[in-house]
Amino acid sequence: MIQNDGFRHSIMGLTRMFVRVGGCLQSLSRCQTQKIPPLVTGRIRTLGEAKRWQHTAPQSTSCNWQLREDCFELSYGGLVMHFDYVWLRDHCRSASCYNAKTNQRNLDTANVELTIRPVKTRVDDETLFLTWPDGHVTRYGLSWLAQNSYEGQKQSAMQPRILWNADIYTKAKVPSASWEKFMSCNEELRRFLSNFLHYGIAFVEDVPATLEATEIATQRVSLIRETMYGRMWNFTSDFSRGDTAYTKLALDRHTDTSYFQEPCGIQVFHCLRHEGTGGRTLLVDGFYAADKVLQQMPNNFELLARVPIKHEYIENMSDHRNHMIGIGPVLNVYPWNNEVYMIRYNNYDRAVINTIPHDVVQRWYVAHRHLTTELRRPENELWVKLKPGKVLFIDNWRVLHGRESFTGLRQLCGCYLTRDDVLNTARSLGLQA
Ligand SMILES: C[N+](C)(C)CCCC[C@H](N)C(=O)O
Ligand SMILES: O=C(O)CCC(=O)C(=O)O
Ligand SMILES: [Fe+2]
Repeated sequence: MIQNDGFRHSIMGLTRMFVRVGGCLQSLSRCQTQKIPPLVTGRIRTLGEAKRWQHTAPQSTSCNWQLREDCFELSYGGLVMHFDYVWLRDHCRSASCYNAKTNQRNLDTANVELTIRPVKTRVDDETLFLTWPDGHVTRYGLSWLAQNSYEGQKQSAMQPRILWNADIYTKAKVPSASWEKFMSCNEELRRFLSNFLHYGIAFVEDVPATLEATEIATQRVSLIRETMYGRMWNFTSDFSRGDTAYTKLALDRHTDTSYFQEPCGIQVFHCLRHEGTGGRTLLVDGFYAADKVLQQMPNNFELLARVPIKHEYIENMSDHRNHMIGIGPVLNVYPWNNEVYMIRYNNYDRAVINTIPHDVVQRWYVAHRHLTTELRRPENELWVKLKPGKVLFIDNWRVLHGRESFTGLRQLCGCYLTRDDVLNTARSLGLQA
């Protein structure tokens, strides 16, 4: 069972949190925090043992705290938070416990008594002081605790996103980056990455129509992830590899490398040449579709998030022999807030389902059909014709791609990027990623 029903979804920049209240999904805007009843010192709570609440200033309701049997309870900034005592000892940021130069823990956690409790506790202004049995003193800024609390994480998205259908994306008029500025100006790169993080797709225009220039553009963002398809690839419909991508056939929406234990994070496409008809690229926001499933049938969402399935790539060509297997659910969600962070959806490469009993299989197919229905709604389809000069970056953990069948010579180059390095670049430019 999914433990909590909070699932974040953002449309048009407004982050909304869905919480289950009395069996129905209600949405709370992010800035409306929980109303906390004012607490006074010595108030006896009706549930459980009597608890003594303390606060920093007699009239203040901004910070209340109490030492509970099993945790330190802090009410601060509109949030009630609970901190385990071992956690509080383990995260001590004193010079002997934590190296602020390397941002690494010095403390040997294995030496901390699991039943440890502070012998003295005090809150001054914005700081919590804990004295441990051996005399060591730990201090925490209250806002640091709020930022790093489970309750705080539960309420905020790891990655703010704008979920889209064709209309939302088109109306947003997201600008493409321009090659020269993209290569020379960090602000342009930051804007490009911000768009990429919010929408899961982003374009760079006016790129020279060569594989080399495409490589240079991608290296502005990240390291290239080499796979059995090569580092940079340049392919046509010559069936040089044992995969439908190397034909002129239409390809339904899918994510790539679903058969990797860690599917490639980002895919880059640059169409260097097309002399013929068709061949448009299809893009669909998988998270938008997943959110619809969650809203309409939470049980379907849960099945897709809980049931692991396999994807497989078996290639038996004279020059290329590969056998890849990737195992994982269709929707990967963070368990503390139900935020989807990766969708694995490729009906071509989905392997035999043999890891779940038949009654679950039946329910899984219902859930999969539901997601497919959402993914196939025409209003969710964004169609673009890739042209020489226009490089497309796709978040392969979120946005599905496909293509229309085509005629004539069509040459597409590109590569995969390592996701960690894309996010690293984004963070270094001050973006939340
Ligand atoms: C992009 N490139 C042409 C190199 C590879 C295509 C991989 C196709 C595969 N069926 C998948 O979806 O992963
Ligand atoms: O030919 C295309 O536009 C894309 C084919 C594809 O799905 C892929 O290469 O991953
Ligand atoms: Fe693909």
